[in-house]
Amino acid sequence: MEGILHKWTNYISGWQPRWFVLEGGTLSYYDSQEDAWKGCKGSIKVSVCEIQVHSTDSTRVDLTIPGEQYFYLRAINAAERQKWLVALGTAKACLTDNRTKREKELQENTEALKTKMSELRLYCDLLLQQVNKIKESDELGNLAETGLDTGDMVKSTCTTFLKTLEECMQIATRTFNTDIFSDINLDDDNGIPTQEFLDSCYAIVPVLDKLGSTVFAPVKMDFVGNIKKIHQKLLSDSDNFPTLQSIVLHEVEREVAHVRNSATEALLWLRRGLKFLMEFLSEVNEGQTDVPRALNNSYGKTLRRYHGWVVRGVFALALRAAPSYAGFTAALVTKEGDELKSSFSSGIHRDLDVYLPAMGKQLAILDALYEEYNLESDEVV
Ligand SMILES: CCCCCCCCCCCCC/C=C/[C@@H](O)[C@H](CO[C@@H]1O[C@H](CO)[C@@H](O)[C@H](O)[C@H]1O)NC(=O)CCCCCCCCCCCCCCCCC
Repeated sequence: MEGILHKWTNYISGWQPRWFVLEGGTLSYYDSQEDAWKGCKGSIKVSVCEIQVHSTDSTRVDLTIPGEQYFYLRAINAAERQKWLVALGTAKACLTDNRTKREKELQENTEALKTKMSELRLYCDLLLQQVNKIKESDELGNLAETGLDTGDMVKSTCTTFLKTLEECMQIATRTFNTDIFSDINLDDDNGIPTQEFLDSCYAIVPVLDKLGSTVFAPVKMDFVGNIKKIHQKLLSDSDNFPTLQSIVLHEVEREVAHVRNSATEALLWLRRGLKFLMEFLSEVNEGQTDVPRALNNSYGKTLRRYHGWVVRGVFALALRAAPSYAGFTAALVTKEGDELKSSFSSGIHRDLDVYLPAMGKQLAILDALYEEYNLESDEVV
């Protein structure tokens, strides 16, 4: 779509007509249609911006990337604005893929699993038919005649069934067993890869889901909200934000690191949440089986100092809904009943022995970064 929109320039020139072109998910503007050949004066990627309509002005639409970029626009009339809104909304819906890499993989793998499972069902039905045929023949006493062929068929169906089952297991393992944090490869400068870090954080969420209580909903919302804020930043220019450090430094240079809802702020809170989790898991690894006690201790060492009485109240509620040790470990398994196996407990400690140091190293790198650029804050929420 293209056409004239009035763009807010500044307090001297006010609203100025400009020629706007929405193409390939980017809204670009030119001085005028005639001057388009001179090149665009500016552009904004629709997938990463917020689209807002004005509460009283029916011609106005604002596009903003918080703390970064804004286009305040007015259409010629309300009907024209409506057309732009539809076009912008469509561009955003088509191009915005807010899902993290992990979410995408989960969806793809779930689809693949469904297909494999229907194949399994088919082979299972086939096997049953073939086995029934053997049984019937046996009952009629003519097994010797049909036995060889039917036996070969059963063998071949069994082989295919087992092969498909094996494929199913591979997809399931790849989907649900992420070696969170420990498989993040730091670059030579200790750069923490943005996408891998976010994937590792995201892998924690299903555990919160499994714990089930609605009391954990605000915790999940906050945690996922911060992952998404950083992910949005990554999406806005993925080539330039390969590591968490590159994102923070970019915001420091632009003096937006302290701005509300910046990626730096989101990472600050994500880090605090992860420190809390690390303390908690360390207690568990040291043998603490009283989950509320471990949570309370970890909270006291990490998050409590940043929380006012309201959020402390939320924590107190979460504490009351805390699972037992058995409930907690059951939420960690990918296959129901695995927590009852004798090797389960040693497995948890073995995993935590790898997971906790890896997580600690990355948090220490981030601590140093925040210290160096004075990004810490004592603000109590
Ligand atoms: C096993 C049970 C786990 C229970 C965990 C209870 C933790 C309770 C924490 C207290 C409630 C927090 C609710 C939200 C508080 C927010 O107000 C606060 C501030 O938010 C920030 O505000 C900024 C503006 O001021 C904003 O811009 C920023 O984006 C926003 O974040 N947020 C926090 O204090 C952060 C709390 C993070 C808590 C994360 C806990 C993660 C725990 C996961 C447990 C999973 C279990 C084990 C998984 C094992 C995996 C190997």
